[in-house]
Amino acid sequence: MNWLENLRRSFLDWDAMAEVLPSMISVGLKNTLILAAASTVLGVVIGMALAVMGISQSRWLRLPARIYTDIFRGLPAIVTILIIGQGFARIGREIFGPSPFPLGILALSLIAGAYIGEIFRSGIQSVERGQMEACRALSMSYGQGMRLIVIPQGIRRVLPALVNQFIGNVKDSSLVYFLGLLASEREIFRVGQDQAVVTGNLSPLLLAGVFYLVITVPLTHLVNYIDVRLRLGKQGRGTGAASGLAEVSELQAAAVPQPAAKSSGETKPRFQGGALNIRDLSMAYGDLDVLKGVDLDIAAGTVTCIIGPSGSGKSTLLRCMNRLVEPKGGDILLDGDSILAMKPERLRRRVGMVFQHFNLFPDHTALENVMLSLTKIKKMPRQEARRIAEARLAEVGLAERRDHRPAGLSGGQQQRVAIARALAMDPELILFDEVTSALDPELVKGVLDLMAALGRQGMTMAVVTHEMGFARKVADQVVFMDEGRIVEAGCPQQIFDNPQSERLKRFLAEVL
Ligand SMILES: Nc1ncnc2c1ncn2[C@@H]1O[C@H](COP(=O)(O)OP(=O)(O)OP(=O)(O)O)[C@@H](O)[C@H]1O
Repeated sequence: MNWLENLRRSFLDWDAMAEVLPSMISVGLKNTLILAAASTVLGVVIGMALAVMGISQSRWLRLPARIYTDIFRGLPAIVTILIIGQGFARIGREIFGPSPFPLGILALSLIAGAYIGEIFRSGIQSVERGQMEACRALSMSYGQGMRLIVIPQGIRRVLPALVNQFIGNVKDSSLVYFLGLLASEREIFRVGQDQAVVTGNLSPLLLAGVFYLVITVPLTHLVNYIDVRLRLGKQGRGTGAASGLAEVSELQAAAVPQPAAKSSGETKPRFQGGALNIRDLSMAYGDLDVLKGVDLDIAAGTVTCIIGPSGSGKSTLLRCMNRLVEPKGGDILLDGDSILAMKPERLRRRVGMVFQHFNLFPDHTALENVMLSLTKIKKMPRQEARRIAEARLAEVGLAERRDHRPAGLSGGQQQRVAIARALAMDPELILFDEVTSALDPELVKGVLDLMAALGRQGMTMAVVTHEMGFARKVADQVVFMDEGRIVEAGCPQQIFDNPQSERLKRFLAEVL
């Protein structure tokens, strides 16, 4: 049992540990935390700049970011620390005085920046494209969309990786001792090592190891907790409606005013819809001509359903109407004004859009989703924005669920929040892009009923849809597209009961 005793004396010399404990805390722990925290903060600043450069459109920004990352990620940490700490020692002395501590922080930050830049870049790029599209459709500029939605979402996703980086910095801070720190600047490892030399055993180093674990292990658990919390929010109030039937009753209880059918002319329409005139519109993705001379008139306060086979250009036509894509030729007039002559952000204040995949902002509650563009784009005071958002949510039957995040709502409920979000901006025209295609069948009815109610209230609507029943019942005009052209347009009876072209007949035979 001699070896066991040797082991104990080497690692478990309690006296040696007790002796070094005070300086381990007051000097080592303090300096390790300063080194790790300062280099993480500075690394985040560097990393943020690298990430923005790395996803920029400009090659001249991407290239230096790439070179920086390759160098500082590729070099062993100790090489960077020695090059910076010793290579720049003279300049360092002039700026910071005799201590190598600031240069140590700088070296750790440069290394951390390279990793953090990559973490941020992948985080930002992992945010779905639809999020930026939703921002633009709500008339945010690219910069606003990035700042308000995409970057915060990206950062939340990379939070665990950032904490890992901090843990890495805690460990790498032990390398700074190679720069010959002053006694008062020693970090955990150096304090342990110095004492190990004095006592002649490894117990102080074991204690140093324990200190590292005491910092890093709780952090890992903390970040997991934060991650779950950020993802799900403060829910705990149950999730979305259990069934489509529940959703229908939710809508029946909604505050949406239901005027008599438009044709009866008994009720004054609630919305002042705008008119749209499309003239000889063409659009191409690179060499692929997608729209080939489209002419279409959408009268104010009417519902136009656009139907046609997949790939015929329906969504692209819709996206031209709020310039999410730019036409190649032709023109679109909104109440007589060319939308191509307007600033896209101004146009999108007048034209709302609802997407197939909802594109709600996942880190915001239903209420915040609806409020965001009111406070940020229309610059309304929060109180007023809140009042409007609550009213719109009540109209779509979701007053009770305003504090839920999208993850806690059913697809149908999410889509109704998206409609409330579009309505809140008081648009003259709303574009609906296959908004029920991603929904379970029993949830479709609630959303379609809501759209029909909006149509009856005089909202101008352009609806790309595969729901032929809805088009027949609700549309004032149905447009059949094929291969980038409008093949037939007319009232629902004409299109569904008396199709003229072979292509429309074939299409109807397949879908009805
Ligand atoms: N971002 C894009 N880049 C390149 N090509 C695209 C892009 N978006 C669409 N296309 C192509 O443009 C054509 C028209 O697409 P669009 O989405 O407008 O059709 P659609 O009639 O709405 O079809 P679906 O009902 O399947 O959505 C298709 O051939 C499609 O592959």
